Amino acid sequence: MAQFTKNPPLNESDLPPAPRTLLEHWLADAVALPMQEPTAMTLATVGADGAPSARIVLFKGFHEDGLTFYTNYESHKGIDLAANAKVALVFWWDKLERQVRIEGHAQKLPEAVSRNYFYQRIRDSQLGAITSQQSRVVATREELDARLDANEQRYREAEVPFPPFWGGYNVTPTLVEFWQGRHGRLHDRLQYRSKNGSWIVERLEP
Ligand SMILES: Cc1cc2nc3c(=O)[nH]c(=O)nc-3n(C[C@H](O)[C@H](O)[C@H](O)COP(=O)(O)O)c2cc1C
Ligand SMILES: Cc1ncc(COP(=O)(O)O)c(CN)c1O
Repeated sequence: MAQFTKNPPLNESDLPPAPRTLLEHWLADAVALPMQEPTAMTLATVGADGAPSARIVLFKGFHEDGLTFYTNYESHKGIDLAANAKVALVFWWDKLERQVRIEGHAQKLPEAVSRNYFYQRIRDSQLGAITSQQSRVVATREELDARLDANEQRYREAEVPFPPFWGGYNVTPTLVEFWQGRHGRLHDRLQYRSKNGSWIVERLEP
């Protein structure tokens, strides 16, 4: 396995007072590279039974210092979040040798914000959102395609209706760890931990 060598050391003195500023810099660095999905993040949720599950979602910007993503509220993750708002997020940018780990809690975005985002998506993705009962078992692909055809016909001349079961979540972080690869696996790890409304920075052993 290759050693991580790309970055200069990550020092406490380089850190802004709040993690959002550094995360914005790191996201901008990732977006500037030719990567397929630089805003992809793994989202881990915990179900009512205590079982964790994880999947990738796309980061869609900040809302009041929280990280937003959009999904189906009746999906596996949506059902988990209704029972337990605690989540973890992970970004990994291979070409930057950087990882960001976040812990916090997810809240639904205001409906007006979700509606606004819904109508920024391409029409086919709007139709996809109203067609998919995300995470449910479907007997065949044909059944799903038939439902899409029916929706295409139905709304041929009309705006796709905003689905009440679809929208965004905002993840308010309580912990944000910035990780940069270093030689010999002695990586830099600096975490911001929220305490009484301010951020404490701590270095973790690699
Ligand atoms: C690169 C990538 C980006 C994705 N972005 C999203 C997203 O933003 N929202 C979403 O609901 N699913 C997204 N998915 C699909 C999810 O990973 C997942 O399959 C889906 O949300 C169902 O998850 P669940 O059954 O755990 O609720 C994405 C998948 C990939 C590979
Ligand atoms: C099912 C699903 N929902 C939502 C998204 C979010 O991205 P976008 O709004 O850009 O489609 C994705 C991205 N792949 C997705 O797969």
